[in-house]
Amino acid sequence: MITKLSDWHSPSPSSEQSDEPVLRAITQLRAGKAIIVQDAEDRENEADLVALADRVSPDVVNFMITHGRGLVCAPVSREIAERLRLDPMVKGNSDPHRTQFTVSVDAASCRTGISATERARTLRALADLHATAGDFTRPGHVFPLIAHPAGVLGRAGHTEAATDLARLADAPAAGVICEILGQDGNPITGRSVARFAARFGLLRLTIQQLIRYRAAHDSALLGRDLMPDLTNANPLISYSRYMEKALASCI
Ligand SMILES: O=C(CO)[C@H](O)[C@H](O)COP(=O)(O)O
Repeated sequence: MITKLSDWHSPSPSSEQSDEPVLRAITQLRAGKAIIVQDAEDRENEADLVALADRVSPDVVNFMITHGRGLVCAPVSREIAERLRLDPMVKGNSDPHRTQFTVSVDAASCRTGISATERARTLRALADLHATAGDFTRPGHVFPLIAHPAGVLGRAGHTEAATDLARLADAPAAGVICEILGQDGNPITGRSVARFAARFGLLRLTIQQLIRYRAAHDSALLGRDLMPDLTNANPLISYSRYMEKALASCI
């Protein structure tokens, strides 16, 4: 049975060109750098800074809070959330996109948990595969988000983009994200995102590119007709058809 996304990304000549943005993103993330990930214009239309939690440095967290200026969150897989007993923040989630916020946490060794250094420590602890629930205090200053088990093929959000990219980088399925807000306090869009990326030398990736990458490589492994409907901003409906076929082919 396939358990890791990295098992799925054998090279496929037809998708070589479209693979490039994702492969370059993985290289940057593996080096401990942040990249920019944009969702669809008809979704949140947000640009988030994204990094891997297991190697995030205080400098990267400081960059996020200084120049990103959004909320520093930690997308994690359901497995991590269950092991660390990261319970939902609220009982009835009424967020417009059902972003799966859990109760906030700090690493137990933190003094207050707010500094960039202590937030980086908490983020790394979330990615530590030996960590247990007792290694965290609640509430804290880092906000874990639980990813859809099917990643961006199940939900086209930044949460899933971060955990998919972590898996593709062969890292624990835990990321760090922070929305980019402009001088006026609003999320930046369009050309402002390109300017921000150029100013700081950051790579840009869209969730659509990641969906294409995953769909191409999943299809290469499981059969040619498994592509989700990329015209659909939320690929969940086509993904359920995809999963039916994928599961049938595993039996
Ligand atoms: O709610 C959020 C956490 O600050 C952000 O909008 C962030 O982009 C993650 O949400 P999603 O996975 O829905 O894109």
